[in-house]
Amino acid sequence: MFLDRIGIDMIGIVNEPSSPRFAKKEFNKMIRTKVSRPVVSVAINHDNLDLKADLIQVHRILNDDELERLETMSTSRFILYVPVSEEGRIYLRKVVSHGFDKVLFDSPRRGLRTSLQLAKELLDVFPDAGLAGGINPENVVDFVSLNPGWLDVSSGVEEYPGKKSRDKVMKIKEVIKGGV
Ligand SMILES: O=C(O)c1ccccc1NCC(=O)[C@H](O)[C@H](O)COP(=O)(O)O
Repeated sequence: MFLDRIGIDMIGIVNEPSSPRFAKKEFNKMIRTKVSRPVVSVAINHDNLDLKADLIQVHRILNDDELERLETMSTSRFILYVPVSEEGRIYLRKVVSHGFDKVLFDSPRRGLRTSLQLAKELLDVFPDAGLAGGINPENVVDFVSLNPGWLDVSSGVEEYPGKKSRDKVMKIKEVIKGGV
């Protein structure tokens, strides 16, 4: 499959019904048979998460009770969204204190580009975190320069919401592999 051939590390599938990128959990199961990379179920509400996915990305700030509830599960399977903001700086300390080791630094609001300066400051605290938030072929070099653990790209490689562009994905890959 194309995604395997271009060397992606993970494939995120948005299982949040309100999203223009929404895919049912059954789609996750089908994709898992087609790609060798981990499949990440992405959602805001816990009930929409596919707990059978390889990794689970909870895309909102969680309260203490929710963090404690997830902590009783396998924390290593969760990717926790941390907004690149002052609130996120404080929340990150909570996430780390609960033993989560996979974090995604992302824009505080969908559609808004992540502040690179603030992202750098958060990466100084948690260097292995993923980085996201408005990444596209034109600006990906700026995000790569922060040397995050990984990049999460979605709307910036689309022809329209929900339709990924193979060409844009390839452009991103060329930049990341140093083909700029
Ligand atoms: O994409 C959505 O519509 C969405 C809806 C609900 C929760 C998460 C959602 N997307 C998450 C992502 O696409 C990525 O994890 C990340 O935010 C990168 O997004 P983008 O800024 O569009 O590249």
